[in-house]
Amino acid sequence: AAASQPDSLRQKQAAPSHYPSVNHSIFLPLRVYSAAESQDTVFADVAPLLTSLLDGYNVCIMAYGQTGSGKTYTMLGPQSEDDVTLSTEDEPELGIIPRATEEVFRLISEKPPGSHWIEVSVVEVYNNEIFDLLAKDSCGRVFGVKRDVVTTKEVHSTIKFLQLVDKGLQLRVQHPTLVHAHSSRSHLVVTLTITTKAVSADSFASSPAQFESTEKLKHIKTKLQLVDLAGSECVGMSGVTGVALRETSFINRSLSALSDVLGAIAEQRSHIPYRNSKLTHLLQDSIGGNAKLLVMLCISPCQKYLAESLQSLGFGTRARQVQRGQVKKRNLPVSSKSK
Ligand SMILES: Nc1ncnc2c1ncn2[C@@H]1O[C@H](COP(=O)(O)OP(=O)(O)OP(=O)(O)O)[C@@H](O)[C@H]1O
Repeated sequence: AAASQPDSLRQKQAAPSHYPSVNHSIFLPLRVYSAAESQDTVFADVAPLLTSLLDGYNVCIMAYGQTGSGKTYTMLGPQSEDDVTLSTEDEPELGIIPRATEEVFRLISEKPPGSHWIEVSVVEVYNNEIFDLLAKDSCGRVFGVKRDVVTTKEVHSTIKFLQLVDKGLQLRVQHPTLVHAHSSRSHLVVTLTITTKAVSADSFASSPAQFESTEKLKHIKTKLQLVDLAGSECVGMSGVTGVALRETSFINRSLSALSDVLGAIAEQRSHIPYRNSKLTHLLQDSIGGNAKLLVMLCISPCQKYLAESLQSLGFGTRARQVQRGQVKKRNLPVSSKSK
């Protein structure tokens, strides 16, 4: 219905230099992008956040908005029903997910060789169930793993990453319960886990032989979660029935659970209801605790979608109210080269 809205607005919930760490954001300035602004411009503002990953923070970047407002375009790039392939040939149009991965590889290339590695998982949350898109074959069959056990694959290049995500996206589109050709009926969550390895300082006083036996390796894992949320919908407006109505109900419930979690963190409640939905449970590490969250709100400028736009802005307002004392960063191990 609301597909193809070239005039839609993308609103980022923070200024580039002051990302709203879940733990210490207070009314940070907004940045508003028109649809005419390039993916380059958007990503230039997003990129500085990624350095936090190597500083020991978990990071989450999510796109929120009504159906057809540009979430998938913002996170992945242009997609058509027939071709979901992410190609580096479409580089100017590529969205945040491929660009962020490339940037993480670039940051890691500046570190001592072998000191960092990246594993990827690609899942969709559909009707409050987690579908592991890397654990299925090309026909979409599951290889006997439980849905809650997520496959992770080590990747060494952006190209390999894009191949994996493409594979996942094709399964997402072919999922038999996805009834809307142009609409994502599931939340897509791409997780990059970055492991940092370093050798403790006392190892270097030893001879090589002792080094073998006394070497104390410390591994620290940080997570980047990149999320293309399913579209928030007012049922009356979309007029869905049957299976689609059930999907919409699950989508709206999980988005509302996400909003509740942000509200609970904002109010510094002792209990944060992460377990109320699979989506919030999956994102727990990157929206709470030592985490920095960036929300891209995708908003239609059409008057007829005013209710949806206000609803999205309400979500953004809640995300901006999140604050929780001082953010704690993990102490990363000191690398051998810096000693
Ligand atoms: N900034 C933009 N520039 C050019 N085209 C855009 C832009 N934003 C969105 N579009 C186009 O608008 C259409 C709808 O966008 P998209 O599929 O990203 O919406 P969505 O919010 O992910 O929808 P859904 O929730 O239904 O999956 C697509 O054809 C997309 O390529």
